Amino acid sequence: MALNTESVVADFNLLTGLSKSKESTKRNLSRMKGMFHDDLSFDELVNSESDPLVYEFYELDIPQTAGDILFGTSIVYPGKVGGEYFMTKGHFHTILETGEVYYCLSGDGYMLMENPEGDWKIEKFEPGQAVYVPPRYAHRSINIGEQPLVTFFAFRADAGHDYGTIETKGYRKLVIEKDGKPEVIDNPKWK
Ligand SMILES: O=P(O)(O)OC[C@H]1O[C@](O)(CO)[C@@H](O)[C@@H]1O
Ligand SMILES: [Fe+2]
Repeated sequence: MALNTESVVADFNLLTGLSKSKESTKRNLSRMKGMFHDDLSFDELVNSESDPLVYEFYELDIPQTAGDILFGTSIVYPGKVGGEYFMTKGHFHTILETGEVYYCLSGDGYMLMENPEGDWKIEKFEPGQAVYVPPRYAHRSINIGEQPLVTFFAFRADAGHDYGTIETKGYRKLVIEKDGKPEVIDNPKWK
């Protein structure tokens, strides 16, 4: 197989995570129907606040072949839906045996992980902290702060994304604000 020979350069602002030269993929709240536990608050926010931007990320133009590495930044904005913090959809990789590394550039949050066997883990994101997501674990970034949560990620380029499992089953756990602090609770909607 012919290997990729193209080098890639990208600029990512340390505070905002944004690039001046690349186009991001944006996920507004309406793209996350059913993912937050409180459907009523979800509908209200989508309709009343003109569908806020929950997160955006960069998918660079790197071949998705074995031996290549996909990398970019992911930016989760501050906000809540019925007490549940703004977060990414979360996904397994199609090649389930894929690890991924995230390095927090700015903001305050968590990486929530779970595997098909039902084990789950949560790790703190704060600037300078790297989190390793082990193979077989779905992963979701959660912003518990007042500023954007900015992380840099890298994983094998041929891993693919499996969104269907999370979209149909949900996550076992969710993170909500209680008495001004984040708390991990069982997801009442988990199937
Ligand atoms: O795939 P989600 O959960 O929508 O979140 C997107 C993030 O995950 C990644 O796929 C990396 O795992 C990035 O492309 C992006 O930062
Ligand atoms: Fe991933």
